[in-house]
Amino acid sequence: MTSSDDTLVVVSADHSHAFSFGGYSHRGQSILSIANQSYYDSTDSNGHYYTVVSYGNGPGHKSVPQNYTDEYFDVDRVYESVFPLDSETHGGEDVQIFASGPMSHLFTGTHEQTYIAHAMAYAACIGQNKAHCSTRRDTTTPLPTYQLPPTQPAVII
Ligand SMILES: Nc1ncnc2c1ncn2[C@@H]1O[C@H](COP(=O)(O)OP(=O)(O)O)[C@@H](O)[C@H]1O
Ligand SMILES: [Zn+2]
Repeated sequence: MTSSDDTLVVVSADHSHAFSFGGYSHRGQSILSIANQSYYDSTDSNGHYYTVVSYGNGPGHKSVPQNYTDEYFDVDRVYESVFPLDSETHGGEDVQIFASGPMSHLFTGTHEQTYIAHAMAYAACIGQNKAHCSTRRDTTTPLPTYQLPPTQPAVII
């Protein structure tokens, strides 16, 4: 749909959620299932099995400790949360950002969120710092071959 020669595509998120998936489940195990099934140390400190997925808050809170022994792979399952809320809140983790196309090299590493808008403006030649915009890259003409300067004879004084 677009060409990476002339179109910068930036993909990111506005926030995370109070979601986690943990435990030491074996390779290939569904994250919708019970954690640590292949380990002897597979239960929590109550001796109960627990799910890979859990939430910090939200509708899945249980006031009584649960022992999750089922094989329940339904994606609509409401997973357990620490704090009871009608709906789960946003989270505070860093979110990822992916970019391709011109100036996509600006979107690497870890940045404060407002950096993204400035970097996109810079890449799109909007706002300040537009000096780089006047040197348009002609993609049809091959880049010139760099010529080494002729060797100068040594001058001995
Ligand atoms: N305890 C829970 N178990 C399973 N899914 C949950 C639980 N708490 C929240 N979710 C799901 O997490 C998702 C949060 O996404 P959403 O509310 O669309 O986020 P936002 O609109 O803020 O980006 C919803 O699909 C919601 O059903
Ligand atoms: Zn959101």
